[in-house]
Amino acid sequence: MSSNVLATDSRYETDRRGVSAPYTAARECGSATAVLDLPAQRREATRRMEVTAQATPALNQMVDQTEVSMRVLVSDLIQLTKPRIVVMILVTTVATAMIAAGGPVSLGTLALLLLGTGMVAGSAGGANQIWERVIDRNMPRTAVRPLPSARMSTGMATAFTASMGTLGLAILWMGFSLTPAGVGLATWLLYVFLYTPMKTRTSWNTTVGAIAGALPMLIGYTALGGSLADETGWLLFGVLAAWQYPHFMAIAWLYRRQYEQAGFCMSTTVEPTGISAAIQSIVGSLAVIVCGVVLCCLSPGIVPAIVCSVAVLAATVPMLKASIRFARSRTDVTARRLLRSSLLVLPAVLAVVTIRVFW
Ligand code: HEM
Ligand SMILES: CC(C)=CCC/C(C)=C/CC/C(C)=C/COP(=O)(O)OP(=O)(O)O
Repeated sequence: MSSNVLATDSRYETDRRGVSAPYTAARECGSATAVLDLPAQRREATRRMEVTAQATPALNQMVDQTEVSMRVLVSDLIQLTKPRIVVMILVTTVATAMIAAGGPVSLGTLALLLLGTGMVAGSAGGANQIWERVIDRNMPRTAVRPLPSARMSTGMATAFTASMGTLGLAILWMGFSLTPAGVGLATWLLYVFLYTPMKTRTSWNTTVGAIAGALPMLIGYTALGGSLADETGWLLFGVLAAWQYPHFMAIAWLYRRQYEQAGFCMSTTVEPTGISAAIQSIVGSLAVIVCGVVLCCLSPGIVPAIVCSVAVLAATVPMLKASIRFARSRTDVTARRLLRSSLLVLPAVLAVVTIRVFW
């Protein structure tokens, strides 16, 4: 009997992985082993084992449900930040920081910069989702988000977004200077209070979105010693502002019906043939090449400038070609190819212009 109790107890301990109620029961049973030959105590021990055995499935279920809810909450909080956009913003931040520093940046400095920028960018994504929590129910693409699907309360999203944004700005200010924090705040305000309400009013929203999307280039740049008066910083801004046209026109085509049904005003809803979207993609791709080549030519040395310019061309031509193909035949297939190529082109061009600084 005694050995049975011990065997049962150790199974509970292992199974529950330290969860309090069954673990306490196990310890209680375990501590009673020295006097188990007394009949009353034996009956009591048996009764406790039966109660514990009956309670275990229910407790297991409760613990499992708590674990699942925690996992859903964490995943929802991540989703609220628009993580894929944040990751790409952080890729651009690494490049702009190294360009401003003129060489490698210490891991500690880079980590702090990425933390601050990522938190402000994530907070902007969260504020945009709070604003659009009702209209987002109208699009299958966004209806599954935590707020429109009512998995998260607006209060919780607001508290998370506000604290993350404030902390991110404080990191940029205290860890670096007022300029990157000011650019971060300006980007946040532009994205949330101008771009977001413009989405249902005019297709010019994309231009405002492109400015908001490109401004983070100046966060990394000014944090590591660059000035807002430098042409390099504004050319980097130009690369990202221009890149967003092919990037977003592909998306605007792919989701044109959803945008229209939900009441959003995009290039492809006001001009449904897609010709305007395609022209904007081609012009945007050409502008990426121009900004990239000028960046290559700013640093001294003719040979590195030529090699770098050719590399920028090689990196960007696939997106230009994809834009031209989309212009010739405006289908979901060509739009998807354009979107995919845009996601590869941005890191590639930034890698080239960053390497040029080290050369
Ligand atoms: C006018 C500005 C922009 C607009 C309107 C825009 C819009 C969007 C939309 C609607 C999506 C979701 C597509 C989907 O659900 O399949 C998306 C995806 C994405 N965007 Fe943008 N975006 C813009 C700028 C940016 C910027 C500045 C970055 C980062 C530097 C960025 C990076 C990304 C990434 C990495 C994805 C994920 C693509 C994927 O899931 O395959 N976007 N964008
Ligand atoms: C540091 C800092 C503040 C960075 C923020 C940069 C930023 C918010 C870039 C996003 C650019 C953008 C316009 C995305 C599309 O949003 P959308 O609302 O059109 O996308 P949705 O339809 O998926 O909601």
